[in-house]
Amino acid sequence: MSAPTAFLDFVDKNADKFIGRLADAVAIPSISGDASRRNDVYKMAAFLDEQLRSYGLETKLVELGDQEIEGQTLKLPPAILGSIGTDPKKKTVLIYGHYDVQPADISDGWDTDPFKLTIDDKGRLIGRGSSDDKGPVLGWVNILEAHKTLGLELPVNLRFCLEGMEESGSEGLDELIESETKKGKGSYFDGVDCVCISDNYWLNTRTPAVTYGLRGLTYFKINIHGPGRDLHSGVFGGTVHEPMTDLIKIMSRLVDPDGTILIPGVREMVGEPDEEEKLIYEGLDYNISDIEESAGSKTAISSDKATVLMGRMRFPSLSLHGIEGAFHGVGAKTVIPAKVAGKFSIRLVPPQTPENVNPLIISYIESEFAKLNSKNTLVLEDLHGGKPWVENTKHWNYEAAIKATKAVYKQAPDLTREGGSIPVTLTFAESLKVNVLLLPMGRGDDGAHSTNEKLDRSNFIEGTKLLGTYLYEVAAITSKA
Ligand SMILES: NCC(=O)N[C@@H](Cc1c[nH]cn1)C(=O)O
Ligand SMILES: [Zn+2]
Ligand SMILES: [Zn+2]
Repeated sequence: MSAPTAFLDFVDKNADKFIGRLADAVAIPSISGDASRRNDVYKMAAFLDEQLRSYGLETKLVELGDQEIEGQTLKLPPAILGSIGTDPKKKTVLIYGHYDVQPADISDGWDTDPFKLTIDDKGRLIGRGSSDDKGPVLGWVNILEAHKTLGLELPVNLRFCLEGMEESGSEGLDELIESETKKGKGSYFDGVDCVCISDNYWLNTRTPAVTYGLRGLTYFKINIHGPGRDLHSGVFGGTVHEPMTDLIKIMSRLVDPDGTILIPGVREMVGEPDEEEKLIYEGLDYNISDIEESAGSKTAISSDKATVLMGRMRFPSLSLHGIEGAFHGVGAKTVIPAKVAGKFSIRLVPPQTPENVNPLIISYIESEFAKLNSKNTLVLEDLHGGKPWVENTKHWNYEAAIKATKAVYKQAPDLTREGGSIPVTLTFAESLKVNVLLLPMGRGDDGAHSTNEKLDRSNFIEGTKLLGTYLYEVAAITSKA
């Protein structure tokens, strides 16, 4: 059974209203990684809570404790737990999403104010969080509004778990899920039959995707300090060990320009694909120009499509993110920074986990630092991490998503593994012991985490239909089973 026509009509007729709600959400700069924006993250939680309640959900905001950030102790943003429907004859679907966003500033190179949703002549809804993850989260809200307004019964019972710290390591959420699950009967997650997460992207700009894997993550900060304060390079250059020189040397020993990870043992943990597995990547609707268009440059690491796809989905990768304390302004300041901190992360794939990879990273960096014979001090910080996840696609949850995609987009989805990380996915799979599905709304060129992030109007509107149709397909498939 596909979604009722009344629901689909409602979505078309209310498209502008839905976009208005997305504009209201984007206008709240809920950046979890910036202490000065924490009130906006709370504000975003209140905004969503109000929306969910107005369309019939019972909600509670669960406090997750405190966090040390930028030398301050701040209250973590709450998890929003929501519930609608308790019909024992229906399946219960748990929806996860996040209401925090990555940092964004016009000075990063945005063409428009990142926190003012701008609609361009191609129908792109441009603004921070439009695709990651406010658009998809509001897709679910749109479905609730449609059903409440039309007096339509939802085809499944729904549970929501929305967090405000996903972009900053999901602090506190694993503990909440694990402690709730341990309560057993009567716990918030009791009776959940499957999980659906809409928080990733199609591979390209034309083929919808259904996603069964995510890479994990381990994120490190390499602190090096020496001089008691910043120094004049004319006075101290050639006389002291310079922290920046040490740091650049260490960072250059982590990864080669062709992407080869240089930390012994890390890449070796992952086996090679056989010919059959390679065919999966060959078969995906993707070509090198897709990556070049979404990256905005002709800098793909290989001209072989399967190699590039496996680089994103199947193998670990190490990225250098930045250096705190380095001189980065205009002009030619002749400074020797006293204290610098380099940041890098590794995207992990099975069987890698932060627990088995971190000791390799720590001992390698310590031994490389020792080789420098520097009198500076090295302090390694493990900022956060999450395990990779791969799901079984031979399940009614995936069958429903594939059928819904065909019904809405009139084409079969690519079955993909995602290169990014949503650490809580594996926690849901392991704690709840149910099938977890990723059903993306946005396209591969949305520019999540980047400048000019956008969600195409058609992806928001057809994506709302997709998520709603998926719920109807879950009900239809499982009623036959
Ligand atoms: N849409 C999921 C996503 O963007 N996840 C982030 C998670 C993260 C971890 N540390 C900072 N952000 C990702 O980068 O994959
Ligand atoms: Zn996200
Ligand atoms: Zn993100």
